[in-house]
Amino acid sequence: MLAVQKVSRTFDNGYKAFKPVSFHTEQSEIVGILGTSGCGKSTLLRAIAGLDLGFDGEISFQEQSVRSGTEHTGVVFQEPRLMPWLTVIDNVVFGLKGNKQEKREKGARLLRAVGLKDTEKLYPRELSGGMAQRAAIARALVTNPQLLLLDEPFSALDAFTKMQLQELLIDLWETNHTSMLIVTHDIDEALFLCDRVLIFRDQPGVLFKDLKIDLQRPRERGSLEMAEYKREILQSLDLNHDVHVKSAI
Ligand SMILES: Nc1ncnc2c1ncn2[C@@H]1O[C@H](COP(=O)(O)OP(=O)(O)OP(=O)(O)O)[C@@H](O)[C@H]1O
Repeated sequence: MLAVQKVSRTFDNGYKAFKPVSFHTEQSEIVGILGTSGCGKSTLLRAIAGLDLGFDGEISFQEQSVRSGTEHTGVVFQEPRLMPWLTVIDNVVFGLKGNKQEKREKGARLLRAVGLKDTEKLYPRELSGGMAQRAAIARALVTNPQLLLLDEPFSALDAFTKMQLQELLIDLWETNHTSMLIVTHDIDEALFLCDRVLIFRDQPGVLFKDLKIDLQRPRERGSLEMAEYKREILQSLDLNHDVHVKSAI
């Protein structure tokens, strides 16, 4: 479905965000891009979203290059990026073409799907951080994207809201099986959500490991199996050293 072939990104100042990377994702897969700060995760996601076309290599979705359009894609950023002068529903349907009534019905349906019933007429300033991010997810889904790209979507939220929104993503996925690519530096989040985790490390970044997460859903947070995967990821990131030091204190 998504094919990333020998993609790298060198900025105008000569800095290379990551070395050539190649991978494919399958239909309906939830794939995590996990790695330490600065290894190029967001830069790669922006390239896949078609927001930064200065990369080398080729990125295509269903054999269409991202250089010639990304109408199949929805994007959720770390901040909700809602327009403060528009109501919640107008934010959600902004950019959607078609008749006003149909747009409103679709917007209302999506708001219900993300748990924001009765918020249509509110303004973004009247929402909590978690509610605003739910609205941002609804907005990203309004065009029925086949691929949802999420760039650290929950990292600004408190731990409980974060877990609720992770569960929301899984609920949405169970309904429509939209493929997702999610950038995160939260290992627990990656293990809760993803079918596969692409582990990046170093600067410039390299794709160090492509790890299949073979766990049934619904997943139990903190299960022994998850702990095993976590250990493997920490080893890949070369962070186990810190864990040993901390547990020795
Ligand atoms: N426009 C730019 N010009 C030059 N360097 C840049 C530019 N954008 C990003 N970088 C650099 O590229 C590297 C990768 O940045 P990127 O934001 O993709 O990393 P990241 O893995 O998403 O990090 P974090 O998890 O901290 O968000 C960083 O060293 C960053 O400073």
